[in-house]
Order: sequence, then structure tokens, then C-alpha cells
Amino acid sequence: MTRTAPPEPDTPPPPPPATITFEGKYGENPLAGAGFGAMCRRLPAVLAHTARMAWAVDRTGVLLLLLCQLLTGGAAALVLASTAEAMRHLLGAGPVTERLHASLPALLAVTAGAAAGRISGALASYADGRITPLLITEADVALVGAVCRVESAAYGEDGFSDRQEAAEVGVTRTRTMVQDAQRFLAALIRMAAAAGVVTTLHPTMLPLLLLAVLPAGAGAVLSARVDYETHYLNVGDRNVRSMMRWWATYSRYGDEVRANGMTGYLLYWYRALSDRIDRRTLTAAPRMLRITLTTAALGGLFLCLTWAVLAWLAVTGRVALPVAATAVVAVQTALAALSQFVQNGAAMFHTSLYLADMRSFLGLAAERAPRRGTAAVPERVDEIRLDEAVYRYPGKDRPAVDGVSLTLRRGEILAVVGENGSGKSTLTRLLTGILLPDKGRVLWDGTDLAGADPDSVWRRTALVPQNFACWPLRVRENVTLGQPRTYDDDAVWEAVDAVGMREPVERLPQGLDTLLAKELWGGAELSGGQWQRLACARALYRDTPLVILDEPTSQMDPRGEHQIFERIRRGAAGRMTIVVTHQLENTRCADRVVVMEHGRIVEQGTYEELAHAGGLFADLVRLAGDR
Ligand SMILES: Nc1ncnc2c1ncn2[C@@H]1O[C@H](COP(=O)(O)OP(=O)(O)OP(=O)(O)O)[C@@H](O)[C@H]1O
Repeated sequence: MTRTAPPEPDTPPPPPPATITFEGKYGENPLAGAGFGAMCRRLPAVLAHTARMAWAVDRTGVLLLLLCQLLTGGAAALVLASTAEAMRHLLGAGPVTERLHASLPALLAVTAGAAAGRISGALASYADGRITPLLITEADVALVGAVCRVESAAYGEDGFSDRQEAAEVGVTRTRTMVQDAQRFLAALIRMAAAAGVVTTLHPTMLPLLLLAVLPAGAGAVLSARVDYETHYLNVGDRNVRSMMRWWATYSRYGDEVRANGMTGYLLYWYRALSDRIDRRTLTAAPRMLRITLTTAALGGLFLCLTWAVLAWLAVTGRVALPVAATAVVAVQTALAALSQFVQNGAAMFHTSLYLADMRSFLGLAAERAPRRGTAAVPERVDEIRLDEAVYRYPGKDRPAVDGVSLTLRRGEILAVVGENGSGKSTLTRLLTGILLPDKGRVLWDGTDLAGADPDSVWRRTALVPQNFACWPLRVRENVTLGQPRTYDDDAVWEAVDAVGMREPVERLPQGLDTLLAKELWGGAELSGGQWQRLACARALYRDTPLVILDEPTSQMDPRGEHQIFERIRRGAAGRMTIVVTHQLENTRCADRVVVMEHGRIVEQGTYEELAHAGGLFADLVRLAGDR
């Protein structure tokens, strides 16, 4: 139900958030065709996977955990055997003091066994506490690393982001993985010990006990399946909700949200989406209840049968009274162990579903990692050539860059202009090898980027994108991005000076050491234009053979803009510089201007040539002046 009303009563109610439905292979729940047996068969693989991951991060912890499991089993067996022994004496014939005296060693053994069990339990928790944080970090870092490394084109693939969201849940679930596995193993060992004792008392007892707990296990597995199905249905909505949550609450967008009166709608939207997620969860609740009630009833029935058989064995003299008393303890122990065994088995199964999502996403990311070749581009690049390059984004009908040929030489400044969506940024992505063309080639001094090691290419590029990041790091790291060229700050100040930021940085409380995140303790904030200057300083600091500035001065005052273009001119000799801009006056500094339309280069020449050519550029110049 939607409780937050849209803000304006006299306007029509806003539409609810769009429903995202997966199609194709992403629409298929991986559990849809899996039966109960198939689900149970996953467990050994999950156990082995958990053991492998745990072994990789903390061998001592794993060995300690295994030792604890053996100790737990041994302690359980000792407690049961000694209980039987103590019962035999206590319920035997003779005076009470003598019976007590005779049973004392067995009672002491019970105490020692119980103490050993407790100690090994505590040690197992300690080992789990050591391993789990490391495992979570491993999984988390693997996920972040995998996403950072995929080919940029993968971000545009349908379902990529949703599968990433599902994988994030897998990382969270890693928290319970070791604990579930450890409890599962401990229960298995305790169960084996108790089952041995129960079987020696009477062979019918064990199958009855099994029947008593199996329904609970089946119930837990089936509930886990329903829970996962609901989770799976909600992945898309949860993903978009968490994105919107970030956008709506991030302080940087606070002005836009408030001054556009968006708060009411955003809350309405957020509530409506949350309600939809809740509705799906609630729809699953009656199914869960049915499963739990049915399996509990079945389990209860079999448990009654177990106790009835035990009573019948004792009453008919088929087992002696001391043995029957031991049987009560053994049945209780076996029952507890069996319940723990099936419950933790089901929990492991449950966790395994989310971990499988994580593993499958990591597999997808590995498939999408660059596989381009190992050719290294030369240190000093003299020429970059685009040869009939075509690139179409996934899911788009038309190519964003459509058969572009272009040669850029060292020392040249190239300006790229064109209307919105004409393919300028995509062209820069092709030149830097962020994207590889579907057809045609991009050659750096004759080396095709399709066969070049991308890291060797990106060591030679510097890019100020349209949407640059405002890193919540210190000023220094915002310039160096953590890759200092020297151990002193001279090169950093040089880049800061080049964009006219010395004075504002010196005025910050800790200069270059100031944290640029107002929302963090002790942080400071810059203005939009100052952030953009810093993004340019970042590119200049890198001192690479190719520098690309995509709308680098859109937020700057005229002085800042002048300073940046002055710096571009001065530094042009040793490199290739590409400036993408809508400020056509700024293209005067370029040796050549290329004009793009619908993904193609439609004109090229100097500013003066194009301004008088009567084509698209001249048209845009006229429109810019006609205000
Ligand atoms: N990541 C993307 N995924 C899918 N389509 C994209 C993506 N980026 C751009 N496009 C599409 O490719 C076309 C060219 O976009 P591009 O960003 O290269 O244009 P542009 O000339 O830089 O535009 P602008 O002047 O607005 O920055 C557009 O139709 C756009 O919708």
C-alpha cells in the first residue's frame, strides 16, 4: 500500500515506478527446474568451495576449526558412553552410596566431556571469527576488482547491473557461510556419535529418529527455495531502489532535490517501490507457513512414534531400565544433533544460492575482462589513426560512430565539435581504447589496439571526461590519483598552478592534505568550477602522449577557461591533444577542427576555414552568436 501521498493534491497522481521485468536467460530463475534431490546434492560442492576459500585466507583458522570438530565429536561420544555407564550403576542394585560411588568416574567423565565440548565450541567460534571477516573482504575485493576490470562495453549489457546487485547479496551472505558449514559439520559428527549409541540400544531407533527430523530439513530447504525465488523476483527493483536511494540522499544532489520540489515525489516513488517489493515478500509468506506447518506436523508424528517405540521396548522388557534411561539421553542428543544437521544443511543450501549468484557474476566478469593481446604501445607515440571505425552500443539500432577515419599526429591539437549525441565522446572512447570498434581499426603507431595490452595503452592516456569524479580523497590524491611521480609535491603544485588552483588550495585548512569531502569529518568542499579545474590538473599531471579533454571548461569562469586553453597550447608540442567542446570560440586554439553529425565526420579544417565554409560548423557559429 502506498502511504506517502504525492505532494500536490490538485495535480494528477504521478505514475508508479516502472516495473522492470527480465527477459531471455536473465528471466529464468536458476532454481525453477531443480528438485529437492538436486538441491541437496549442491551441499558437498558448497562445503568444498567454502573449505577452499577459507583455506586460501587462513590455514591456521581452518585447521583449528577442523580440530574443534573432532574434539566436539569425541566429547559427545564420551558424554553419551559415560552417561550409559553412569546409568548402569545408578539404576542397578545395592545401597545408594555404593551406586553413587561406583558411578562417580563415569559422572566425572561426563563432566569432562561436556567441558571439552564447550571449550571446543568456543574455539570453533573463535576460528570462525578469524576466518569470516577475511572471507568477506576477499569476496568483496574480488567483486570490486572484477567490475573495475571488465570491458567498458559490458556495463551496457542487459542484466549486467542486476547480476552485480545479486552478487553483492552473495558477498553479504559470505558472513554466515563458515558458521553454517562449521555447525553442519559439528552436528554431523555429534550425530554420528549419538547414532552409534542409539543403534546399539535398539536397531529400530535410528530410522525412527531420522524420520522425526527429516521433515524439518525438507521444510527448511523448501522455505529457503521460496525465499530465494522472492529475492530473485525482487532483484531488479532492489537494484533501482538502491541507486535511487543514493541519488536522493547524496548531499551533492541535495540542492537539485530541494529547489525542484522533488522530495515529495522521491519519497512517494521510494515508498511505492518498497511496497512492491514487500508485496512480493508477503505473497510468499502463506507458502512458507504451509511448508512449515506440514513439515512440523509430520516431524511431530514421527517423534511421537519414536517415544512410543522406546516406551514399548522398556515396558515389554526388550530393553533393561538403565538402557532405556540412556536411550532417552541418546535420543535427545541425536535429535538435537540431527535437527542442527538438517537446519544448518538447509542454511548452507540457502547461502549457496546467493554464493552461486556471486560466483556466476564473477564468471561473467571474467568472460568480459579484456582479451586483447599483449602488444605494448611505444613509450613515445607519434601517430594515432582511426581506420573506418564503427561502434554501436549494445541494444542500440544505429552506430554511435559510423565509419570514421582520422589521423592524429604528435604536436597536434584537434578539436571535436558537433551537436548532442553526434558521437564525440564515443570517438574519444575509441581513440583511447576504452571501447574497441565493431568494424575498422584504431592504430597507435601501427599497433592495433585490439591486440594491445590495455594497461600499456592507458598508461599513455589522460582523460577529463564530461562526468568526472569528485573523489572523496585529499587534494593531493585528487591530482595524483595515488600515482605520485616523485616523493615531493613539486609536480603536484605545478599541475595545481597550471589550472589556477594554487590560491584556493593554499586557503584550505590543510592545503594539499585537505580531505575533499564535506560530508566526512574534517572535509572541505570545492565549487563546481574548482572541481573541474582539479580534474584538468589530474590530466595534466599525468604528462602522457595523449590528452583528451571532453568539455573541460563547461563550469569555469572566463579566467579559468583562458588559463586552461593557454596551458593546452603551451603543452601541445610533445603530445596529441583532443578537445571536445560546444564553445566554438575555444576551437580557435586547435590546429584542426572535426565536425561530427550522426556518428560521421562531416567537415574538417581550421576554425577560419570552417566558419566560412557554409556548412554545419558555420551554422553552429551563427547560432552561438545569435543570442
Ligand atoms: N554508454 C552508452 N550506452 C548506450 N548508448 C550510448 C552510451 N553513450 C552514448 N550512447 C549513445 O551514443 C550516441 C552518441 O553519444 P556520445 O556521448 O558519443 O555523443 P556526444 O556527441 O558526445 O554527445 P554530447 O554532446 O551530448 O556529449 C548517442 O545516441 C547516445 O545515446
